[in-house]
Amino acid sequence: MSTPVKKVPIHLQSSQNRLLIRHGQVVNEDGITEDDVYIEDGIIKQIGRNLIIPGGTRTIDARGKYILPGGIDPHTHFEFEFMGAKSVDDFYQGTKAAISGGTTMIIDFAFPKPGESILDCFYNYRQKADDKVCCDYALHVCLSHWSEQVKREMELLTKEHGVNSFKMFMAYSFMLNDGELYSAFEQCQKLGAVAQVHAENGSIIAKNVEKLLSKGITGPEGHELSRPEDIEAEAVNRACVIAKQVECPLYVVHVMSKSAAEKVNEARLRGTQVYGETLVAAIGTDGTHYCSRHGFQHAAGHVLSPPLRSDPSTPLVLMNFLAQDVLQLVGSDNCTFNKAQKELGKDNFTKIPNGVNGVEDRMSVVWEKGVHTGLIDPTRFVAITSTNAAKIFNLYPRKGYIGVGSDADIVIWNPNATRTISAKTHHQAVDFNIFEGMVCHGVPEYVIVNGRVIVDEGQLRAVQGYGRYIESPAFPPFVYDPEKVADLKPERNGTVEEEIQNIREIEKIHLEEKACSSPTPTIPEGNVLTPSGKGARPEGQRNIQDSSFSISEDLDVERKSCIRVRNPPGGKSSGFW
Ligand SMILES: NC(=O)NCCC(=O)O
Ligand SMILES: [Zn+2]
Ligand SMILES: [Zn+2]
Repeated sequence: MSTPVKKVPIHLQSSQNRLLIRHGQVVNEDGITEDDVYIEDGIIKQIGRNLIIPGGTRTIDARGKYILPGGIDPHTHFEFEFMGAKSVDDFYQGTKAAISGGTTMIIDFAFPKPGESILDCFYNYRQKADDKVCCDYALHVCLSHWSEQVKREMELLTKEHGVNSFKMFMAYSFMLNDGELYSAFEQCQKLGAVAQVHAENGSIIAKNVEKLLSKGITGPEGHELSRPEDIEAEAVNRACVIAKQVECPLYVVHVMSKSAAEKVNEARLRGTQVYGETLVAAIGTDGTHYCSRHGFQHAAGHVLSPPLRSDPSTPLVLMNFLAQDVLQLVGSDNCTFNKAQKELGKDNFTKIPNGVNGVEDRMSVVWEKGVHTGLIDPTRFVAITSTNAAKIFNLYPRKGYIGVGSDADIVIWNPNATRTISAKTHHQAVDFNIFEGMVCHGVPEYVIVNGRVIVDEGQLRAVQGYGRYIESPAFPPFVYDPEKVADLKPERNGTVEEEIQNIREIEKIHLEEKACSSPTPTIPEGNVLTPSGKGARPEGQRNIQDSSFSISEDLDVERKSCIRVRNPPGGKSSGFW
C-alpha cells in the first residue's frame, strides 16, 4: 500500500485572500510586542507597524486582545479502536472541535490493530484522516510489540514518512518489557526520533485489579485504586533510567500525578533528556469524581489512564510544575467514548473504555487555571500549549511561532470574554464533558488556520479536508542539538526561512553522521526548551508531599465512603481495608 496522495479541493487551492490583524499584542514564548500581522497565501508575510499592504485586504481589529500562535495538541486519539469501542470524535469532528477552541494542529497516535504492521497502520491512519481533517495534523506511531520487523519499519517511517516519535506502553496487554523498551529506545536514538512512554507498571496493576475484584470492588472507583501514583512514578523513573542508558530523548505522555512529575524532574536534574506532558484533564479536574456517590455514568466518564488523582491539590501542583518547567507541555489525550460505550464496564471497572475529552477545551482551561490565576503569563501559555510541542516534534518555527515565514495558524484571544463549558454546547461528538459547568475567562474570537479565518467573531466555519499531513523530520534540533539552536532564535521581524534552513542543515549533518556510523551524538544535559533560569524551581517548592497510597494501606473515612463493595466474597462485607 502506498501513502495516499491528498487532493486539495479546487475551492481551497487558491490563496484565501489576504488578511491584516491590527493593534493586537503578539505573543510568542519569548516575549510580547504590539505589532500588526499581515498574512498572504496562508503564510505570515509581514509583522510590524505601519505595514504597506495591498488594497482590499481584510482587516481584523485585535485591540485589547492577544495574537497567539495556534495551539498544537500533541496528544489526540480520533476514531481510535480501543478496549472494545471506537472513540466517537473522528478526524473531522475532532479537528473541528479543536479549532473552535483555538487549536490549529493536532498530533494523533497511529495505533496498530492486532496483526497489523506499523507501516500499514500508518497508511491506514493517513487514509482515515487526510480527507477529514479541518486543520493540519501529524502522527506519532505506537509500538504495540517489539520485533525486527517493527525495528525496520520504524526506519522507513522516520526516513520516508515524516514520523519522528514512537509511543511505547508499560501497561496494558500490549506493554513492552524493559529489554524491549531498551531496544526500542535505542532504535529511536539511532533514527533521531523521540521515544514516548505510557508510564504505569502494568504487572502491578494486574495484581491490584485481581485483589480489588476479589474484594467486590467493581465500580469506577476501583480504577484509581488499582493504579495509584507510585505505580505511575515507578514506571516514569524506570523509563528515564532506560532512556539514559541509550541516550535517547524521552517524552513521558500524560503525567498525571505529583510523584510522577517529581520523577521527571529528578531525571532532568540528573541530565536525562526527558520532557513531561501533562493533560488538561489533570489540571482541570481531579479523581474525586470517581467516588461512587456520583453514580456510574459520571465516574466512568472520568476514567482514563493513568487516572485522575484523588488528591485535590494535584491540579494546582501540576500547573505550578508547568510554570516552573518541571513539565513542558499540556496535551488533551482526547479519546472520547459515549456514555453507552462506557457502560461496557458497568460490572467491572477494567472494562470501562479509557479516555476523556479535552481537545476543544484545552486552551481555555489552561488559560483559566494558568494565566487567569496568575500562575503563568501569556508567553508561558504559548510555550506549553504550542511552541514546545513544535520544538520537540520538529515543526518549529513553521508552527508554534508568529514570525515572518511561519504558517498563518493564529488565534485572536480575548482575555476578557468568558464561556461556560458544557456537553450541550461543545462541538465534540461525545455526550459528556469532564469540565461541565466550568467558567473560563479567555475565548478564541478568531481562529486562523493556514491563513483562513475558520472561527470568525466566534462563528465556526470548519472545512472538512482543509488540513494537511505535516511531516515531522528526524533529529529535532531542540531535542538532539539544543546547544546549536540556542543561538538561532528567529528575529520577530526578520524571516524564519533562514531559520528553517539552519535547522534543516543541522538535520542533514546528523543524517550524514549517522550514515557514516559516526559515534552517537552527545546529548547535552539539562533544560533546553526555555530561556535559562526559567526552568529553575524556586526554593521552598521542592518538597511537595507525595500523597500516593497503596491499596493495602488504610484510607481515610472520606475515601472509604467513596468505595462501593459489590458481591462481597462469601456474602460478608469486605475485610479488604
Ligand atoms: N489515556 C487513556 O486513558 N486513553 C487513551 C490511550 C492512552 O493514551 O493510553
Ligand atoms: Zn497512554
Ligand atoms: Zn493517549
